Amino acid sequence: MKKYDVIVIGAGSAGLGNSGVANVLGLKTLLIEKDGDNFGGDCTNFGCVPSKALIHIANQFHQAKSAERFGLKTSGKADMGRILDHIHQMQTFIKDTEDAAALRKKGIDVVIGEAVFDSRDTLKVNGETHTARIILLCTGSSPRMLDIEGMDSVDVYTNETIFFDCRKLPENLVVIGGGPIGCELGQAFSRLGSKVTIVNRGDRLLNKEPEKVSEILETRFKEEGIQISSHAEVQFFKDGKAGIASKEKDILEIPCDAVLISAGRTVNTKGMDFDAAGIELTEKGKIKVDEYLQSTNKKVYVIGDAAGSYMFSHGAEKMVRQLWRNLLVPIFKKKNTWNDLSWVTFTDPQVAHFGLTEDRLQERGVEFQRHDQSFLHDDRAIVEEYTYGQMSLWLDNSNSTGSKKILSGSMIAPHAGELVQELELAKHANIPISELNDRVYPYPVAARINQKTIRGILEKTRKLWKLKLARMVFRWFH
Ligand SMILES: Cc1cc2nc3c(=O)[nH]c(=O)nc-3n(C[C@H](O)[C@H](O)[C@H](O)COP(=O)(O)OP(=O)(O)OC[C@H]3O[C@@H](n4cnc5c(N)ncnc54)[C@H](O)[C@@H]3O)c2cc1C
Ligand SMILES: NC(=O)c1ccc[n+]([C@@H]2O[C@H](COP(=O)([O-])OP(=O)(O)OC[C@H]3O[C@@H](n4cnc5c(N)ncnc54)[C@H](O)[C@@H]3O)[C@@H](O)[C@H]2O)c1
Repeated sequence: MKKYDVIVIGAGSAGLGNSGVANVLGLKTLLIEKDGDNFGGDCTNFGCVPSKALIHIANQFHQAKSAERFGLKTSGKADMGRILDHIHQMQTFIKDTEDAAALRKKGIDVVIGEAVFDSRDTLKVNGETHTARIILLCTGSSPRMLDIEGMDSVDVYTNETIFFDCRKLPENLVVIGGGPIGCELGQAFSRLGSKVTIVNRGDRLLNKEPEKVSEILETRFKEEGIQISSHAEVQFFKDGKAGIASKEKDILEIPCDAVLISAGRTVNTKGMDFDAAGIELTEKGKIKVDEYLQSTNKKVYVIGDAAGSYMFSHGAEKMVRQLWRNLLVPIFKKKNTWNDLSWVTFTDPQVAHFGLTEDRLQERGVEFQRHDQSFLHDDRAIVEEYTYGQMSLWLDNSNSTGSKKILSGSMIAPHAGELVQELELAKHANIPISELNDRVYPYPVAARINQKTIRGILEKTRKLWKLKLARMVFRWFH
């Protein structure tokens, strides 16, 4: 039996992060990954990287078509074969630094094979047994599959297959699910030329965002020709059609030659013999994880998508930091909180959020003031045609106006993900909002909307006596 300080199972965002930290600390580390061709896990191979590359290409198509109103002529169809080859090339650049050979070079022991628990602290892989002081379960998640009548009559894709098998642009693509995957990929395929219908069981797209954001996104999508069926599910596929059942209407049949299933995720738990390790699951089939990321077996920690909460690459990164902070300073352990989490959905317009959502602030009894800012009179938004943009900030309710701190923020606008970064820094560093007001922003950077929002907040509460005093001072000296 081989003995290690740390065994990491899974070489996705969480596993690569954990094995990297353990290795830098000089700990004897084993990384086990079952898929030798796809180090980097979902993010590099089936998620963030290929989706963002596809979105980048689709946006170029959209921009070119938008310029037709100024005389440009475009023709031709998206060549999915060439698009996918290009995406794979981008992935290869990224994968070069994170494959088994590169990791072994850094001093990490890497085994390609499926890890199965043998006891509370031993694992078997390829017939060999390994043990460690701690085991880090970084085994990720998979698309939640649906079983719909007649599904074998259409091309069925998930995020695990669409970037490889979809070498011909679907004419009529049905996207099941109105979450981040459905919205990002649905819009990308629509911009490439597919007729896209998003069928969403929920009442609105991106239901974790404020309602106004979903409303703006839906309007933009519809303007681009994307159909949206809310409160709806696909009941069957038959004769090149999808039958959609919704609350409002009888079964609606629409043309469909391909379907993308993006209806949520399932935590990977199968085939690992958790019983042998004493790792318990919840009723919903997730791994039981406490606020210190420990499973019911105290030697086994769960990081990344496998922990079953927010599923983001940077969410995994955040958990890695918290885990190692607690492992190295075990007397004052920190609980896993999501106060600092942010996310961006890379639709056009982008949807960005940072800090706790309004619901969560309320649940925790945090008193706040909310400020909404429209982009209607923002010069940059006017010239670049995104006056539909919207920003909301949640501020603490205790400090006086200029000293208020940002608790959370939400924005929908092109590049919203980049624009909110300075606000997020202000939140993170506890910087009072007056500091943002004091800055001089080059005209007309898009980030001036941040200052405009802060200025609006300050102006709302400007005291009349201060203006009166200023007037008196002016008249006294001049
Ligand atoms: C289409 C799509 C787009 C996304 N876009 C973004 C984005 O823009 N930004 C963002 O932050 N997040 C995005 N995400 C989410 C992000 O990809 C995931 O949150 C992240 O990849 C999770 O990393 P992980 O390490 O927890 O799991 P994974 O990346 O799934 O890694 C788990 C690894 O464990 C291995 N494994 C599983 N079981 C075993 C076993 N028994 N033995 C050995 N190995 C095993 C798997 O083969 C896999 O390599 C996206 C996801 C999808 C699907
Ligand atoms: N930019 C990003 O950061 C990014 C991008 C893509 C994915 N992700 C991550 O991946 C996770 C998974 O994304 P997702 O979009 O698959 O899941 P999701 O859980 O966020 O959304 C699933 C959607 O599918 C709908 N749905 C469920 N079952 C359905 C059914 N039978 N018929 C019709 N609709 C149904 C739900 O109402 C929901 O709107 C996200 O939560 C996110 O954490 C992040």
